[in-house]
Amino acid sequence: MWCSRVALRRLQRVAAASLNGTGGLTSTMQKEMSTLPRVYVTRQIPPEGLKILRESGQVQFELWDSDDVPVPRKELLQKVKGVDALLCVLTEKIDKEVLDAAGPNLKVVSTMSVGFDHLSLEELKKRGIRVGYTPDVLTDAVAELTVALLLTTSRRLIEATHEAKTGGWGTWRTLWLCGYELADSTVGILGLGRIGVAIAERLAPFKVKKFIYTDVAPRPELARAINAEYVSMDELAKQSDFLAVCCALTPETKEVCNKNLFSKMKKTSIFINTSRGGVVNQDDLYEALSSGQIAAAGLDVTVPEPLPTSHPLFTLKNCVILPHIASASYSTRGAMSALAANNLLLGLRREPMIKEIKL
Ligand SMILES: O=C(O)[C@H](O)CO
Repeated sequence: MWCSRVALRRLQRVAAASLNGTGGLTSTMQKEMSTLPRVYVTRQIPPEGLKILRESGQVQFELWDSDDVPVPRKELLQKVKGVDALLCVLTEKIDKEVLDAAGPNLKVVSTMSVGFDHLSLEELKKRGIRVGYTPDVLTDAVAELTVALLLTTSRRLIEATHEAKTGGWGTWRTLWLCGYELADSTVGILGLGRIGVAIAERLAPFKVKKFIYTDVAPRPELARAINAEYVSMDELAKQSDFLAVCCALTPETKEVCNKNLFSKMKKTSIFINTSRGGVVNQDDLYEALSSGQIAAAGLDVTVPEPLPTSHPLFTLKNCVILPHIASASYSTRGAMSALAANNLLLGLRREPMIKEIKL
């Protein structure tokens, strides 16, 4: 450990004192704090993580003190200079330019996200920088939101509330606002991981007939838990009544949901994406939705984010678009914040992180 226990306890007292607003740091204490490793936090993250950093007595940190506006690139490049660690969120591209600006002191990047397509892993690896991320703690929240989005889309809830509010609700009609139900359906999962399994577990009680999935290779252990069958991408497209995209965005999965996939799907099928917008070719999706090639889509993620309000997808009644909120529950965001902070501190101490990306 790089800091003695006595010093650590003293710094914890210092941090607690300043946290409580009691202030009164002696100049020696201030000097001690200024020798601690420097951390830049690119967003005002939930208090759980900030508290861990503050009370650790292990680091000094500066943060971009806003949750509403991401740190401007110029400011980021300036602030990272000479830092030992960086705690970021998914809106910051941590690439060669940022890493060069940070310089050789940077040892740890900790992202408060499960997705890491905003991190240039190759550049991080080249520099021997360790990378933490926040899987698992958000699985339940993301699965829950995926189910909510799926039902909202398949049962046309946004259209229905709009009709009720705006006078479109006439007499009870036999086929008005009919949608598609999960009972007796086939649900396909593109990219079977923890989140895909959690979605299937939640959908099973709706009497789904069959779960199928595709991935780079079969994942028998995960599949067994939900009794899912491994199929080819073509079969996934052809058989799925509901297709949920759960894969990470990589060069291999970029726009893998395109004309080719949509053209093989049933006209009655529902497409749901809560992973990354880059997995979908949005022009092809627009075409598939507007031509009736597929029934509807529910998207929590798009390219770009935010999706401009003038985007053609917003004109479609059969497309439900959410502003990337899958993990947005208070408890999950708090847990993500705490995990990101703990990963960072462990990384700086050269100890195994709780969740680390093996580069
Ligand atoms: O990658 C992630 O963590 C999600 O997309 C946002 O919570």
